[in-house]
Amino acid sequence: MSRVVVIGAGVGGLAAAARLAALGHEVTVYERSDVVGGKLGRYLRDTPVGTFHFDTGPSLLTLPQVFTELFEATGAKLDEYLDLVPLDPVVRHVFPPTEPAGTAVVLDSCAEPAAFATRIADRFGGEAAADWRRLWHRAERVWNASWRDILRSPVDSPLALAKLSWRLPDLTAIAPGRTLRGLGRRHLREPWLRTMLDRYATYTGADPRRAPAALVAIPYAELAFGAWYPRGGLGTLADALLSRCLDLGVVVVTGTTVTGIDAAGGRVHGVRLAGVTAPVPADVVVANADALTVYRDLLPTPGRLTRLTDRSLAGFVLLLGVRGDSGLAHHNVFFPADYDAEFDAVFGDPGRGVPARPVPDPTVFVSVPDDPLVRPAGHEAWFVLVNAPRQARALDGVDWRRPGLADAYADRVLDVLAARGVDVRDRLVFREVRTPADLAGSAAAPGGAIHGTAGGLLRTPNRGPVPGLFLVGGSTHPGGGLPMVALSAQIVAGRIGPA
Ligand SMILES: Cc1cc2nc3c(=O)[nH]c(=O)nc-3n(C[C@H](O)[C@H](O)[C@H](O)COP(=O)(O)OP(=O)(O)OC[C@H]3O[C@@H](n4cnc5c(N)ncnc54)[C@H](O)[C@@H]3O)c2cc1C
Repeated sequence: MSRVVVIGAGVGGLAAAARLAALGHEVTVYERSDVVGGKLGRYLRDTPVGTFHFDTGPSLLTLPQVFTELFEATGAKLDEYLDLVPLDPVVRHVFPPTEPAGTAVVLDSCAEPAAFATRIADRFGGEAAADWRRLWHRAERVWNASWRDILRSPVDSPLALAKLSWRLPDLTAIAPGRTLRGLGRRHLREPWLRTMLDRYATYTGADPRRAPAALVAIPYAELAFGAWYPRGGLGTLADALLSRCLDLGVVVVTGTTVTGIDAAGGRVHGVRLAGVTAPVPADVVVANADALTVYRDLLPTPGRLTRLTDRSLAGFVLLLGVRGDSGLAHHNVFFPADYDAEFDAVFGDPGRGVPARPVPDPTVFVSVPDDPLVRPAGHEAWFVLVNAPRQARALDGVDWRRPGLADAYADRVLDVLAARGVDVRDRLVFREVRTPADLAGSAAAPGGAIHGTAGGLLRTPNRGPVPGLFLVGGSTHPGGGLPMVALSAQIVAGRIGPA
């Protein structure tokens, strides 16, 4: 039996801890916050009309089979812990009218490929649907190759990536060197379908003009396997993982920060904790902290940092208690007329001296769970998210702590929503604002970046730079988002093996 220390109780840390305990290891998790879950956070607000419950991070659960397998690998059944409800529509896309006096164009995606193609045909015509079907077949090939060779396997170096058993048709579909934007331009004639495809780059925190075409696997995964909502909110997944860990004998210590990893003599010996003199011995350390934190602060290994500079975008969040019934879908995306302006603002162009800035006319994502467990009768609990620059004082970010900025931008987002036909300003019971600076504090996410590094094919390896050290979580291979993070835990547990 090895003594394993896990640094951080995000989804990746808890999933790795549960798997390793099931493999017979003695596992202790140290979490700096007082609660587990990391970015999968929750917020409760008591009001005279009742209690509102919010997820402050994820609102869309995809690839539930990854979690089914995770629970099975630890000797349990997922449905004993989570009550998953499939969603239709998966996402309601609302595009602005093409003429000033026109009406918005609405397209509901769903997890039935034929039905979705019919919806596209009804909205944009038969040619657009045929284009989508062709892209879909290509996306399926990319997904199959990624699932077979990348998402569940260690990919530690460019050489490992090059050695994958990709066949020529896989490579043709993956189109190395092409961007997601380029793929959309090539396959889709309908401008709004291109915009819809572009948005999937943001699932990895990236700009579609720079993100690899292989990300076309993301809409495939979302629409082939569906989007799911756990009754009671996404936060119940953190509860489920914690219960599983505790049932398996994992010791979970909250409110305790790891300040360093002991790696004298070229292998891991343990960790150091804030306020504790004696180091904690360990044979294996699994770091769920952001890879940047691990390499820069916990080891530190400055030579490795250059690969970690391509940072993911961040999010500006409003949690709204709303009176009445808005008639919105569970997930709604209200697009602006100029999507590129959003990425120009979020990332800026620091090399040319152009700073990142809050997006003046952002895409607005609104999640309104139709779930009596999360809202008082006659009310709704809205989660509103817009893409935002990271917290930074340099040109590549915004200092969200600047007095008045967060409130002024929250007003702006509500005005934008009103201009797009959803005016909620006179129905608010309250509003709570969460900036990238807040996420940086609550989940120790550098700059409040949602996924650590932005999504290329080669991310930070799960194997650390010293023997005995492994990395899990959204900033590592295979990437960000709940199922990918759970897969990183599967890869790490596979590498460590049974006790
Ligand atoms: C606004 C927002 C919306 C999102 N939407 C979705 C979505 O719809 N669907 C989806 O699948 N994903 C979504 N995501 C992404 C998803 O939340 C993340 O990919 C996932 O939760 C990250 O898990 P992780 O394992 O990387 O750990 P994290 O959540 O990053 O947790 C890391 C943990 O480590 C702890 N820690 C860090 N340093 C130390 C230390 N030195 N000592 C002790 N503990 C430490 C932190 O406190 C934290 O709890 C969203 C994220 C955000 C923020």
